Amino acid sequence: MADPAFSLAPQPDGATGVLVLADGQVAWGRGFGAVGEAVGEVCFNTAMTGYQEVMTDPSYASQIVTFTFPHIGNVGTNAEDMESHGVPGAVGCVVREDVTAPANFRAQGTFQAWMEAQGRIGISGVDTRALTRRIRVSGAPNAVIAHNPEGTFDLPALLEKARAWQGLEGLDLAIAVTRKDREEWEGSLWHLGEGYTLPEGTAPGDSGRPHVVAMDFGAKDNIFRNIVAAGADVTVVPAKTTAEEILALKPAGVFLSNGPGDPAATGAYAVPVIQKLLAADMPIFGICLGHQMLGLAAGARTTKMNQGHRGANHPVQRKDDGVVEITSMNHGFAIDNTPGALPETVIETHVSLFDGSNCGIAIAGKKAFGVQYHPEASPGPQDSFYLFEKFVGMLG
Ligand SMILES: NC(=O)CC[C@H](N)C(=O)O
Repeated sequence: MADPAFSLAPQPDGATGVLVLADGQVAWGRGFGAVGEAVGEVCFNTAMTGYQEVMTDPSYASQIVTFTFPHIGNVGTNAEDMESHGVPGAVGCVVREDVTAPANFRAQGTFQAWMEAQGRIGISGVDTRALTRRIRVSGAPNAVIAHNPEGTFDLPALLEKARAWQGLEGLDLAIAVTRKDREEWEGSLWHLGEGYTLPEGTAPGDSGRPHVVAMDFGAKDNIFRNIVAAGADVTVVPAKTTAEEILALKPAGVFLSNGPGDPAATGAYAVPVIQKLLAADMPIFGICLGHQMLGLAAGARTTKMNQGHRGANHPVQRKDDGVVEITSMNHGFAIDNTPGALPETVIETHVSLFDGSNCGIAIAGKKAFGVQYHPEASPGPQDSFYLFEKFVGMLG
């Protein structure tokens, strides 16, 4: 789309950062964080808080996040608001305003220094509304984000790199972000002033707590904390664990995590495992990528969305009672729910109020269900924590 606010403008004085889209459009700004260049798909996120969690959500691997909220970085960073450790998440971010000095009692450092330490590239001073409009109209573009304090950029080379990248479709990224080894999960929800605490009166390993095996496709830590808080013990296993290995751990139920990339590509190895777990009548709960792959295992298809859903205020409607949940989301693929596309055994339980896309399923005759959103972010009477309690309640 030819948008005058985001076009082919020449490099302005002082520009040390640039975003080069595969269609040749360029956005100039001021670089911060790591120096260098990275390729990915540009998406936008509408959350007003939680930039550190967004940047460390492994589901953003190979993506460049445009924050629509203009003031990003102004509460700094800290050691606790990490959704993952040492695995790739978003490769970079694009923000409107220059990042100011942190003003928050929890801040342990600046967003700029944190981005540099994490090897992620930022650009400020970009017209993020124009970029968001571009994505809404024409879909999420592939691009290169580059930062050079000297201000010199080889634009043709950057453009070539953006064009040469294969894109997210068909890409299995779970394999790059999954844990390499099995891990007994410890720790529960974080509370201000208390850190990570366990549910009152219980502790992992207590007899009587059901055992959940969680397949890690690039999980956000908070999801495991929620399962523990709901009353289960969690063993996290790598993405390529077999059904036999999982069943040998004698789980009461299996959790399928969120993760980056195309569910169809990841599903090439995970779907047969999920099918065996379904056949074994295992209770299963999937979130985001896990939800999508549960759908694939039951015979549904997934498709790439035009702009995806990313933010902390996405309305999702429960089909059984019409209640609307305000959810936290990050996905660019969805289970195809166009008329006739869902197999009879896949019951749609939740839909997006934005675009009617699928946001939740249950598998007929099985204790298996999935949602397309991160349920930790809906406080109040419609608190989506109920889904974790529902899952743990199914475990014998
Ligand atoms: N949050 C997620 O698990 C994302 C799932 C998948 N990679 C998507 O983009 O749709």
